[in-house]
Amino acid sequence: MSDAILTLDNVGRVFRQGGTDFAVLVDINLEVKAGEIVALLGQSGAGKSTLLHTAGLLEPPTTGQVLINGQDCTRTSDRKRTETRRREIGFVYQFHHLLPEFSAIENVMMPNLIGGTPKKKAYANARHLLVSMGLEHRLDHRPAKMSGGEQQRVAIARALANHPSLLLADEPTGNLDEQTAELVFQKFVGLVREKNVGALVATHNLELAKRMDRIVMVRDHRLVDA
Ligand SMILES: Nc1ncnc2c1ncn2[C@@H]1O[C@H](COP(=O)(O)OP(=O)(O)OP(=O)(O)O)[C@@H](O)[C@H]1O
Repeated sequence: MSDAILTLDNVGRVFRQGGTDFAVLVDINLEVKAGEIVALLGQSGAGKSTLLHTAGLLEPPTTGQVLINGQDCTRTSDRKRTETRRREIGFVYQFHHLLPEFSAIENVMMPNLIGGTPKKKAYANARHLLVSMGLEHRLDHRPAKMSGGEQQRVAIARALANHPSLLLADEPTGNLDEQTAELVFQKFVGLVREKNVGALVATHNLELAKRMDRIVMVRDHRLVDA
């Protein structure tokens, strides 16, 4: 059996617009293993976000299968899919989507508290993640009082709060200047390695992509090695 965290098996995604079907993704095959960071490249509109949403069980594939830890998630109930997503998958977006009225540590504790983790344990977990992201001096700051890079580091910590096995990131440094992007990227890689999660990272930044373990690219609707 494969030891992949994420398996995309002949995944296809068709959108219907104005009564016409058009295929965005065709026969996509991909495996991401624990501890592996895979860069996902492709021109704007190529289908990177669609691929991440499909891998993250936010949208069903039109054809093919999405497996998380070897379990087919395409033919299960919505409830089971949501549960798998909540337990196994962390998401990081270009814009952080932090809750503005809560502090950094409260934002990171939130997924644990929602999942029923006792407050003390959630606090310790969130604190560890934020310290790993170099934010020990920002625990009690609200997002508005933090820089863009700090906010994004909080968002990465939050994505890992539930101990997911898979991290899906859509342009995690796309909104940051070069120097800040570098710092955030380094912290991101450090924490992903520490937690041994598999990561799939959509990016337009070829230099960052080259520093990941492997690069795949959406080209003409298909996934090719780069
Ligand atoms: N819900 C939808 N309904 C119809 N078409 C969609 C939908 N979502 C995405 N598309 C189309 O699918 C194609 C791929 O979009 P997607 O956002 O996945 O590309 P992307 O590679 O992430 O682009 P970017 O780098 O600009 O973010 C685009 O042509 C887009 O218009």
